[in-house]
Amino acid sequence: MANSHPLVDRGAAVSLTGQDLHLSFGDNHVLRGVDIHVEAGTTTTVIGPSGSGKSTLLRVLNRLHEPQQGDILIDGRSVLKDDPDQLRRRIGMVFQQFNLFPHRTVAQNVELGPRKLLGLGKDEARALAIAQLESVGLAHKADARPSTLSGGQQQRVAIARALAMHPQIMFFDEATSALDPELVKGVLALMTDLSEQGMTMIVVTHEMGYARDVSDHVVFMDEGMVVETGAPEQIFTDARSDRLKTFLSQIL
Ligand SMILES: Nc1ncnc2c1ncn2[C@@H]1O[C@H](COP(=O)(O)OP(=O)(O)OP(=O)(O)O)[C@@H](O)[C@H]1O
Repeated sequence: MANSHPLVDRGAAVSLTGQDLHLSFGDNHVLRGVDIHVEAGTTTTVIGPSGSGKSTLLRVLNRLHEPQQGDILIDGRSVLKDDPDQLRRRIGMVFQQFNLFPHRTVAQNVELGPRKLLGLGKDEARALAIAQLESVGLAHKADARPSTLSGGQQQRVAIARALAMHPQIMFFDEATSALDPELVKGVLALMTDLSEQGMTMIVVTHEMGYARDVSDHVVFMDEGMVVETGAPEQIFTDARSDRLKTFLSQIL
């Protein structure tokens, strides 16, 4: 993708660590002691069967759900005592559903966070939105309504919106799952650009090509636990556990 504006504009990259994370919904023990460590400026993909706890892990790591046990650290410092909003501002999230406001323009969707949460003035926020839209190749759609864009374009706007908050870390939760196959490529290319520009990222995905080719590290989850973790080559060509072998044989 030809970008005239960098995607990532931030200070030094940070690392993110989850230690022994537990979460139950009633008697459903969804996370059963998850450990994850993402080195600064690297991309970790999380793969695993449906219901294994992948989305819940992201939601615990940004404290949309408070972990019932364990710790979350950024650059080795626990953030559990901080205001959760402070943590959430450091983490940009992109979901399967783009969740753009339909009655606002594309640029207004991107401006909203910087205006409300970062206190930027109208002109400053507009300039930031245009620059960020340029970085995802969509500045020409600034004044369009989201509904006039393709799903892939809407997802790229959602990414621009997250990046406009200058996050230190990005989470992607099945960001391409709702897209028609021909639109997946553009969004994955953008995510690849972000990885290459040194964003710290966790990507929950069923796109095994992306996991294999782009990520630095792969985490395989099953039944709320990390069953196996390693470099993509190891996970995809030298799986150790039967559970990972079975999972891969079903999807590859
Ligand atoms: N808010 C919630 N309240 C109650 N149970 C929940 C909640 N969120 C998730 N769960 C349960 O937690 C378990 C794990 O769900 P989660 O969405 O994290 O799995 P997943 O691995 O992301 O699955 P998928 O690949 O299908 O998205 C499921 O049993 C789910 O029903």
